[in-house]
Parts: sequence; structure tokens; C-alpha cells
Amino acid sequence: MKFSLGPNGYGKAETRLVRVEREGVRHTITDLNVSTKLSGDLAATHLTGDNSGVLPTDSQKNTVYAFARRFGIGEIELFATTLASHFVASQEQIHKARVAIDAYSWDRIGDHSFAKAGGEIRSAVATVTADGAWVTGGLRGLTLMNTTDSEFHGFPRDEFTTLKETSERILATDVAATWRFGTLDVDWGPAFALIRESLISAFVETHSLSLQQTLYAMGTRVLEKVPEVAEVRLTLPNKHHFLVDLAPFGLDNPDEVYFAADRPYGLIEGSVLRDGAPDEGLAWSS
Ligand SMILES: O=c1[nH]c(=O)c2[nH]c(=O)[nH]c2[nH]1
Repeated sequence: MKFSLGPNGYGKAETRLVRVEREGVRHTITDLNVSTKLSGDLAATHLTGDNSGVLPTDSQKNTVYAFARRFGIGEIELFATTLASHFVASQEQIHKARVAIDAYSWDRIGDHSFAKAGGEIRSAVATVTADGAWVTGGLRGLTLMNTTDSEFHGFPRDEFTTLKETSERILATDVAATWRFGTLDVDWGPAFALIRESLISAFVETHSLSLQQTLYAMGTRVLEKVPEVAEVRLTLPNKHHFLVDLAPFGLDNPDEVYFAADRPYGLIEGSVLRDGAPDEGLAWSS
């Protein structure tokens, strides 16, 4: 029998890094989870165990810490790109490096005291080869709710349909969004802030006839506001809130008391693309 090695890559997953900037008594923290993945001419180690081309994952982890000290961190899109470029430039056998970073946010509660903020995570992925560099950004764990301005009706009914048409419901979701930049000439921090604000304002301002419609409105709002973004991908769970039937207790329920179901949930996914945007290249490649 004959076999051959298929696509492969390796790296250090989930290097946890906290950096403290100490300006007098007032400190600032950056809390990251960094994953590196390298690929290239790595057949030898797989076929014969020859590790002459295998920069240890331990060294990759150390590089993350050393770069944080040597260059600082700054915006995660740039830190990811700096790291990915370094591996491709310094390791001849490595043709592609992908660095993915999640950033956890902390709220300041004192000069040097912090409380972990909600569950929201900002993310960035940089992919670098000899041919180019691609950056995506993202956020997840942003939980939003509208207590009105949401309807759902006009859907087909089959023998299993029991859902009532509604012109008044709660719309709630945990936003998971990723976006692809069409250029690397981006002011990363302000771009992230504007993208986040656009997602939120479109959710708030859309009178929704379906979560799908809200998804499209959120994606288009980002593309309208941030010209550097070529594509937005959204995953929106529909966090159902069901009106509780209080009639057995002799009570009415005029859109006031809900059961917040955690599962199952509808899962609405879609992407919105800018016409004529640059090709996605390796931006999404894993
Ligand atoms: O906004 C919605 N989209 C759906 O596709 C759907 N399906 C469903 O049962 N409720 C909803 N709500």
C-alpha cells in the first residue's frame, strides 16, 4: 500500500499572556490567548522523524512572550501580523504562519485593580506567506437584547408547525462576528471600535422582521462605516424568550413575563460582502 502526507501544520495553541504596563501607580493590562500555527516543508519530521526543520512549539511560545517584552503589544491585529511575519522570515522551511489572538477585556476598578468584563472577546488572525499577508478581526460573546421592534410572521406552515405568528417579541442574541480587511493599512483600534459600534447600532435601530434581516443590517452597517472591511461573517443564536402562560393562575401576561430558554436555539448565520472587494486570499484559511 502507498500513502502520502496530506496538509499539515503545527504550533503552540493558547499561550496565555498578561502584560502589565506600570506608569507610576496606574497600571494597564493586556490579557491575551495567542495561538501560532506554522506550515511548509515539514515532510521530513512526519516521514522519518528528522526534526531539522521543526522550530519547537516551545520556541514559538517563548517568541510570543519575548515579542511582548521587546516590542510591546499594541493592537492585536498588528501583534499577530508581527509574529506571523517573523516566523516566515526567520525559518526558511516555513512558508505560511498563522497567528490567532483572543483578547479578554477587563474593567478598571482602581489604579491597579481590574474586574473581568462580561464574556466579550476581541479576536484577530494574521496569516503571512511570501506572497502576502491577510488579517481578519472579530468579536464574540457580545450579548444584545431588544425588548420590542421584533416580529416574525409570514413563514410557511407544514404539519409540524406550531409556532404562532408574532408582531411583538423579544429579540436576543450572542453576537459572534468576524470580518476580513481588504487592506493592511488600517488604524486597528479605532476600526475595531467603529465595527463594534456599527454592529450594536444596527441591532438597536433595525425594526426586525427576522433575525436574518437583522444579521444583514448589521453586516451592511459595518461595510458602510468601515471602508477597509471587505466582508463580515455573522453567527447569531436566536436566544428565544417565550411568554409564560399565566392563565392557569388567573393572571394575564401582556408581554411582561418570559421564560428565557437556553436551548435549543435558532442559529442564524450569514456573510455580507462588499462588491468588488479584494479576493479573500488566505484570510480564512485554517
Ligand atoms: O428570526 C427568526 N428567524 C427564523 O428563521 C426563525 N425560526 C423560528 O422558529 N423563529 C425564528 N425567528
